[in-house]
Amino acid sequence: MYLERDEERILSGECGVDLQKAMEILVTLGKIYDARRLIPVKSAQIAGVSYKTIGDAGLEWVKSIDAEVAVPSILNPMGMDREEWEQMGISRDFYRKQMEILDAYRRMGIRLECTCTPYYLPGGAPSFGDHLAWSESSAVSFANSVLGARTNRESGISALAAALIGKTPCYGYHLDENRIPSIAIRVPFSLSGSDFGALGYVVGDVIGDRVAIFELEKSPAPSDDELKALGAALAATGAVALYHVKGRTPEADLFEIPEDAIILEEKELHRVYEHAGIPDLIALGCPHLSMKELEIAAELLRGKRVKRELWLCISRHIRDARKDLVRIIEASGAKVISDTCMVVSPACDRFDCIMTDSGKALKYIPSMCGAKAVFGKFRRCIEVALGEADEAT
Ligand SMILES: C[C@@](O)(CCOP(=O)(O)O)CC(=O)O
Ligand code: SF4
Repeated sequence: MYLERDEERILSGECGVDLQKAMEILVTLGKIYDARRLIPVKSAQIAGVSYKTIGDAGLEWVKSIDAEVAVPSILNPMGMDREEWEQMGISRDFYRKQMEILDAYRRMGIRLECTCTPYYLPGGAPSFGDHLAWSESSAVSFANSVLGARTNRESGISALAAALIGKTPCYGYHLDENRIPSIAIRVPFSLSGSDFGALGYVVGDVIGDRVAIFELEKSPAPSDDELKALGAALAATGAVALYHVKGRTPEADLFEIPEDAIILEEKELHRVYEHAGIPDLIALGCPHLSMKELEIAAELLRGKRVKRELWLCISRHIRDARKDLVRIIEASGAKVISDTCMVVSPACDRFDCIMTDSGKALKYIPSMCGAKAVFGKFRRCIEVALGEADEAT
């Protein structure tokens, strides 16, 4: 792989051991994937923040780094809400360790916004064609597919290396040839809301890491929130980092429809809703809720009281920007939770059955929280929490 003079200097250790290590990681990845050079990135989004997922080894590693990031960088959700951690049932020991991790990232100059929806932050949405090093798989999928930016599915470590150097090896989804769809997914029935999460759940499992183009023959153009749900689930049951939706996503119309095609049957989606049970937690916001989704939740909860535990996961930025909605929601007894989520927080481990409208959370909850997962539409999840629908079938 070709390196410029200043890149060689970093690799030789002239700029310190931490940047050298970061450069070694990027060069090694570049060699594995046949990258010809490094390219500058506009931003980095770094996963591997929750003490629940990185443990003491991860904590020691991030604490040992004495270098500053070269590009705007933010974090993925950590293991707790930094203000409401006690109400979440987080232990003091976990809190201390989690804050040490956060502090280590702060010393590197990383913005301490912990969210998987960085594109909702002011200035956080990349532009078409921007090169990025993002790691949370739903954020990767949204950036590539809906915004037309370019990022591989980075690990927490490679995203941090890219943040420190300000560059990433140019391979994979940074290159035009790898953005061409190789399979068409025809959906000859109408979809709305969490059907998109169910669609991603079913299709991700079948297509693995291929680039798909969806032909939604009977649905109106999906909203950004619906595409967010689709991409998150595709990346969870599969390893999808980029998809296109004919007539809707920015690169879709550049390509011919591939011959290899799957025609989906409605009953395959219905099966996802058959994940049923009686939940002791209803958790929405995987990926973190948008402002619009928060508004809908507030309308459904206004003046009512929840009968079951209901959590709404959202970035701290949106929480702070819409205190009016947060007040309405909290008056119902529901909790608005920031900096974390139902998957990466140990606070979810005490529940036996978690209901969600997210295809991604449906996939992750059993393995990450040791709970049964139940799937339902956003509105139905809230009705179940309110006791207006007795059981989640
Ligand atoms: C499950 C996930 O959304 C969050 C957990 O990742 P981490 O703990 O931030 O490494 C990561 C992913 O799917 O990319
Ligand atoms: S809310 Fe979902 S998408 Fe976001 S970090 Fe948690 S698991 Fe990942």
